[in-house]
Amino acid sequence: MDSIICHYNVLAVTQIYYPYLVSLLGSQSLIGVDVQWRVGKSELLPQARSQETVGRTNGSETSLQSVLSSSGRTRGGGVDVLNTGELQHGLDGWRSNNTGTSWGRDQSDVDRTTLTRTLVGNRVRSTKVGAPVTSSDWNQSQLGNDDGTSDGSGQLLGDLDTKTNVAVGVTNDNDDLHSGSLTSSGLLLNRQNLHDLVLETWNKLINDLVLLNWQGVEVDLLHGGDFLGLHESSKLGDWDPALLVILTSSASSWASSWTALSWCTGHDYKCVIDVGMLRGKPGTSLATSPNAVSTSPTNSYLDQYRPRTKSITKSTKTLKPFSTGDIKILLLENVNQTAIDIFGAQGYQVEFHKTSLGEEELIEKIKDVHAIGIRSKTKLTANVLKHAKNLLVIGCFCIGTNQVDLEYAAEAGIAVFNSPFSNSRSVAELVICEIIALSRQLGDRSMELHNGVWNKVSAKCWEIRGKTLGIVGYGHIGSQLSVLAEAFGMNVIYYDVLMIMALGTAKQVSSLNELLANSDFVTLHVPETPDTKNMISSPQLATMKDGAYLLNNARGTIVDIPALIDALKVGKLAGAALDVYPHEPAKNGPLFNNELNEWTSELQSLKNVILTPHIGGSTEEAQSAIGVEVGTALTSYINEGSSIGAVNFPEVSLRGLDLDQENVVRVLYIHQNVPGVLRTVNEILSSYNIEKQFSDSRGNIAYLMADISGVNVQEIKSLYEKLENTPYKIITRLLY
Ligand SMILES: NC(=O)c1ccc[n+]([C@@H]2O[C@H](COP(=O)([O-])OP(=O)(O)OC[C@H]3O[C@@H](n4cnc5c(N)ncnc54)[C@H](O)[C@@H]3O)[C@@H](O)[C@H]2O)c1
Ligand SMILES: O=C(O)CC[C@@H](O)C(=O)O
Repeated sequence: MDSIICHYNVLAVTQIYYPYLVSLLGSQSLIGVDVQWRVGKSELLPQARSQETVGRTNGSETSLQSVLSSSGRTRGGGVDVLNTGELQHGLDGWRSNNTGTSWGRDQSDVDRTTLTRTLVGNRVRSTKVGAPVTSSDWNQSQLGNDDGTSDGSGQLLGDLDTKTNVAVGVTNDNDDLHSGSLTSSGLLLNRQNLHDLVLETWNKLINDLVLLNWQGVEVDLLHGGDFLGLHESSKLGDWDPALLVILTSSASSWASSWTALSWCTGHDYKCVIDVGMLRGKPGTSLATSPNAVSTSPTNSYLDQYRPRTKSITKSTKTLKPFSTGDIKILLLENVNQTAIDIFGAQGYQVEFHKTSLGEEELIEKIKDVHAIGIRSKTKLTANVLKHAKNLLVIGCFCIGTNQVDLEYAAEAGIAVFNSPFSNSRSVAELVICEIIALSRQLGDRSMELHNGVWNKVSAKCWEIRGKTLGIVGYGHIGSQLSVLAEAFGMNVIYYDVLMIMALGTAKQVSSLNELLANSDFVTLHVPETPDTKNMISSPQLATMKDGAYLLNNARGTIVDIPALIDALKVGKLAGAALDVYPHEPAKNGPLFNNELNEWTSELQSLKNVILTPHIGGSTEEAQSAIGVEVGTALTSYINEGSSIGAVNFPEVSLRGLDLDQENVVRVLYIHQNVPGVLRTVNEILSSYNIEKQFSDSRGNIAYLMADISGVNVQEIKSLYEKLENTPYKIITRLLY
């Protein structure tokens, strides 16, 4: 045996096994370990939480824990040696049965026929699974077991050593391992057994240790040192880790290991692992693999946006929630994979949808989630938000936040985060492109030629050099654009409600009209607010220079489009570029029509009008960066309570707890901003030492964060209840 592949819940398992892994590293060398991000239905093994249904004892649904410790089963010790069918059965119970976008916890039991179908569907081959162990418990759907003698674990481990391709599920069960001869290729072990297995056996056989994520990229979890001291089960609460291990005896058996993984995980896991990668550093790399897709400069650039696994957990204590339980995140509108990876690494349950959802479906889905991630299409109105019973935080994976009722969210104690500048450059580049395309009538020429018409003209086609660009809104995008435009030889003027320092030789003008009257190109980069609604309408269009161009990449409501159509029709303007519209489809498809906006076909019929489907920020670079930025902000709010960067909420943060800080609880208390609340809260906290505390308010709400020490784990519940029962409380969370 020279390698081991471990798939596990990164957070929980690394917390437990880090010391063991360290001991392995110290003495030996290589395990190929594949960290499976626990994401939606792609997760390998959802945690074996006590609520999860994995078997049925005497006809009643029960949990893995209950099955394992049930007095009704016939067993000799704490380990269940499973036949492979039964292990699959168990795993099936752990795994979601739903197709589509279901939660990992949506389990139900399977009957034997379904199980057989599932096994075949999952490409299980009898040669791989071996002969089933007969179990009298099968009819009751109980897990099989080993009736071995109680002579310690040596025999079993010895037997294991002689096997190849053994699947091992590890639970957080407390029973001891009692050995028997190994009769099956499937084992279910408890944590202590794994400890024994790793420390007593495998460290003699392992040559090196590499952790890989599901993309086969090495994850440097072991150098953080963050997990030391976090291995005691008492600190894990209801985080019951599960680990699946496949042992293999030679390089050639990697393929069968992989088949076994298919069998164990179901066919829809998303990791496709290059066997060479799993074999470790000296093996095949992507670059040398004959089937490798070459990595472009863009991909290497994107590397900087890979999830910062280490920085999230680095050097401070990882806290876990007392009151919120499993964190569920609903991600809509094709939020980038970088965010999914970040949430997966935290062990959150992620439900992912490529599109936005209509109000009814949204209301249904939002009911029990703790976080929701959206882009510009999903309308989180008060009517939707009032159905969210557990919602802590909203992530707008974009710049604009006008799609969220920010005030309602704040008053419900829901923090909202966005990505204030990750796509600014992408928008600015698109605007430069549109300026040139408009002044050269590029859209029309291209369309004509697509229809076979050769139309070589220069009339009314211009260079942009020397022309004046008027930027309305000199924020992140406007100022970036200013620099690019000057590099093209344009003169830049800008108008903003704030006095903003000019970049390059740009000049701020004192009114919108002054800007309109002096610009060849007018481009809008203001947010959607009551002030900016129809900011460009007939009077403003009339003020513009004859033959000028208008560009709107901000928000659809900022331009009065019927007025723009009129100005284009009469030749007042020479062209326009629109990326945003008052109403936009919730998903891709032939949906941009008069039903959506009544003037659509009229707009489509106009010459030199570039229409794009809200793609200003839609680049790989921008979306990856946004995924990392908002994903990290949400994680930090959920895990540590930090609201720095929230757009509707007091910004509060405390430094993390040291790894060795015992019995410390972080209190997160969102409340109405009225007199006397702090006195009440501090009275409750006064029996403990307040290590640090920070409170701030914004409008009607306030947020208190405090680290208190000397708290017994048993006291946390009553502390929580006391805080929950205070007047003016909005949300209480305790992390410990
Ligand atoms: N098309 C896209 O895909 C896309 C991508 C990103 C952003 N956007 C939109 O672009 C907008 C601007 O983005 P940003 O990052 O530059 O925002 P920003 O907040 O950095 O800048 C906006 C600027 O507008 C100014 N402003 C606000 N109200 C004004 C008014 N009435 N008159 C003049 N100036 C006013 C502000 O002072 C600020 O300087 C966003 O709000 C978003 O709606 C669109
Ligand atoms: O990606 C989106 O849907 C929105 C892009 C842009 O309008 C933004 O607000 O950042």
